[in-house]
Amino acid sequence: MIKIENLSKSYGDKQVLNTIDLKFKKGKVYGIVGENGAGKTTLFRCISGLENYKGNISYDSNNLKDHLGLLLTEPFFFSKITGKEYIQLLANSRQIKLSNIEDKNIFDLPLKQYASTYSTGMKKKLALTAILLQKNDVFILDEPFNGVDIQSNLIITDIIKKLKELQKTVIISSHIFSTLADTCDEIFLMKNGEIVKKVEQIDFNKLESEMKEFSIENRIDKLELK
Ligand SMILES: Nc1ncnc2c1ncn2[C@@H]1O[C@H](COP(=O)(O)OP(=O)(O)OP(=O)(O)O)[C@@H](O)[C@H]1O
Repeated sequence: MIKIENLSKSYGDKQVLNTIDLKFKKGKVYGIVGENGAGKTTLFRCISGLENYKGNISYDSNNLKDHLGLLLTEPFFFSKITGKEYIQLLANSRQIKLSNIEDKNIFDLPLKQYASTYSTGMKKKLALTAILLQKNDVFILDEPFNGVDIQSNLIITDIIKKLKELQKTVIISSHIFSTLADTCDEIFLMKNGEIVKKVEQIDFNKLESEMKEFSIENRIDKLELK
């Protein structure tokens, strides 16, 4: 279990995460929703050890970094590394020997091409393939559906369901509520760096209508469109 206690994060004077307490269990899929700037990516970066923070994040008695697959919203690749080399590099970092990488290329990516020249969606699919082949126990997926074609979105949804079956821990952020509702056991609503709601599967519909009311009401009228 990943246990987050009293987590706070500031950039300069600006507090971005405010005393967050969360638990993520094995075999569960969690969704994080919230407006742009609510703090979702910062939360993920703190959990992944990419940022310093106040508070405590623990993963049983293990080092989370050795078991974590992190998919960033915009994965970064060095300029002269092919898709295949990238997958190999990540596998090597976990001492995993991969044979027939081409057979595992479920998104039909051009593996001989430099990854830095891939399209946005292709980059995301390459980064996802690489962390899946690392056989991680925990997956943090920051907007995995964004910028990815419809067929791949269906594949990613099925992958998440499979990871749950395999007793992995999966944490996803998304602005597409339906995909979260389809895969998550629990959804957390973030607002201004705080977790303001924890919603179980049975109440997902209520959360969606509450969010719609909150964010749409009267806003469009302000544009005085004619
Ligand atoms: N490196 C940084 N330096 C200063 N402020 C930052 C930095 N990174 C993020 N922020 C600020 O932290 C806040 C939370 O950003 P974050 O990217 O975590 O939000 P988010 O919920 O992931 O948003 P989105 O839905 O747009 O991806 C924002 O106000 C953002 O401007």
